Amino acid sequence: MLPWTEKYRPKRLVDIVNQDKALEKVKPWIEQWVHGAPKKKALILAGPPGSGKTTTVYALANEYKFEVIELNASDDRTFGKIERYLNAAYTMDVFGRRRKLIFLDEADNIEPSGAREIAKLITKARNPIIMSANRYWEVPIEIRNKAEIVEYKRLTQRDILKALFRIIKAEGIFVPKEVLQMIAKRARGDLRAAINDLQTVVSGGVEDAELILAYRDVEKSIFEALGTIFATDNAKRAKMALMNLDNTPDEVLLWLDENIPYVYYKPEDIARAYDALSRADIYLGRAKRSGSYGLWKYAMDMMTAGVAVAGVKKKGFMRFYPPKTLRILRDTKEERSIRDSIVKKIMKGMHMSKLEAIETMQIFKAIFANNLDVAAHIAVFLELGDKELEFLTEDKEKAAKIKGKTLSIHRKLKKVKTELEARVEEVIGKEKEEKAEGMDKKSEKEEAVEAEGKKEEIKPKEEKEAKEKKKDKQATLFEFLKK
Ligand SMILES: Nc1ncnc2c1ncn2[C@@H]1O[C@H](COP(=O)(O)OP(=O)(O)OP(=O)(O)O)[C@@H](O)[C@H]1O
Repeated sequence: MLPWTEKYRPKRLVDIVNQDKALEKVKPWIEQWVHGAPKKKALILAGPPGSGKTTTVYALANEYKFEVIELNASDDRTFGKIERYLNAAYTMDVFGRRRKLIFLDEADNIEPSGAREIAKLITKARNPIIMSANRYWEVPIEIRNKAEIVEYKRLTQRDILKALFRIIKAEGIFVPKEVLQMIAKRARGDLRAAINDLQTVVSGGVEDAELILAYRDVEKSIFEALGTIFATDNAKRAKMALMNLDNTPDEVLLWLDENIPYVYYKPEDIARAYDALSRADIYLGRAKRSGSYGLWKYAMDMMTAGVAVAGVKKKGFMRFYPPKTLRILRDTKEERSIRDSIVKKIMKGMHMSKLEAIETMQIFKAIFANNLDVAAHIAVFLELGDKELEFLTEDKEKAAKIKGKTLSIHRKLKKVKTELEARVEEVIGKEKEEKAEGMDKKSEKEEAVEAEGKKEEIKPKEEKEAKEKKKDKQATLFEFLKK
């Protein structure tokens, strides 16, 4: 399966969304190259990721019949290559028609030491050089002075929605508008990210879109790292994949372990990849036991470079799966609905976000497999049904045992509840009685007062004094008794 970012990359400039101002600068510049050379021989396309810079270069080349030589600025060998291609530009290519267009990606990563040399090459250039950069102000000044800067704007959510609609229409599939909106919102102007999200959601099941996207949020960096490791045959690039990754080496190992069989297809390649992984595992174990975390480096090398060069990989779009311990995306439809209902119960009962609830559910799975008593209490608290118990235990017998325990908890709870209710009723009854008695006493007194003909209110102050006196009297009595 071809990645949709490639399949739907516009081939013509008119299909590039909402970058008209940029294109107004780019087109006359390339037209000048057709007849000679413009004053500034290089362009810097500057703007956020996934806004159409690379797409512009290829669409230009397609329309104006240039052959693109794409080079990465962060590669140390780039300078030599530019020089070679610029020299080669004096001649036409083998077909005698197409001229070369040099495309230098990540120009904001050019080493300052090489900047002056590249600036000199631009001055001598006999064919177009286009650079792209996310932060053009980080392109060395010597190069910026020789180039025209073309700004690309961040795409809006509407632009992204439009592009996503185009893709689902072309694929002939249905994706609810809310899901497309969710993807467009998350992308923050990056159409590449949006298209990749769309392809993942479609291949994972649109009904699970929210969950899949939540996973992608958390595991974004690990997905990227896997993408790099499994896409390259270059050991150095593979090693770089784990830089700035939050996951521990043990976690990365689990992810690789899960995904190797989806990436390699020849048995001997799979065996080689697992061999590299098991060596990494040995190093990790030693590092843990001996506390010498210097060994991590070897483990990382084995699991990145070792796995990356293990053999021939499948081509095209790769979908990665979470390791079994985290896996929830591959269940059947019925399991998915049970899982969702558990997640909802956890969210409601424990006031958690969806992601927290998913993680908690994984912890519950471990509890349900090992501690049936605690499991039963959780089951009662969350009001879990039979199917949900079976899902969490993955074992019918255990689920039945937990169910038995929940029944006895329910009986106890019922008993406590009945006792409590009886107690509450008793207290209420007593209160009522006392109130009624108080009323009776009061009316007797009133009658007596009336009878004596001196109906007079007892003032609170006098009442207090009377009480004090009574108290005094009692004290005297106790003292007397003590003696
Ligand atoms: N303005 C746009 N119009 C149509 N498609 C676009 C546009 N911007 C991005 N895309 C789509 O998104 C994907 C990535 O775009 P592109 O490679 O041009 O990004 P970029 O700006 O070069 O990003 P980066 O700075 O990360 O290299 C392409 O597949 C393309 O189909």
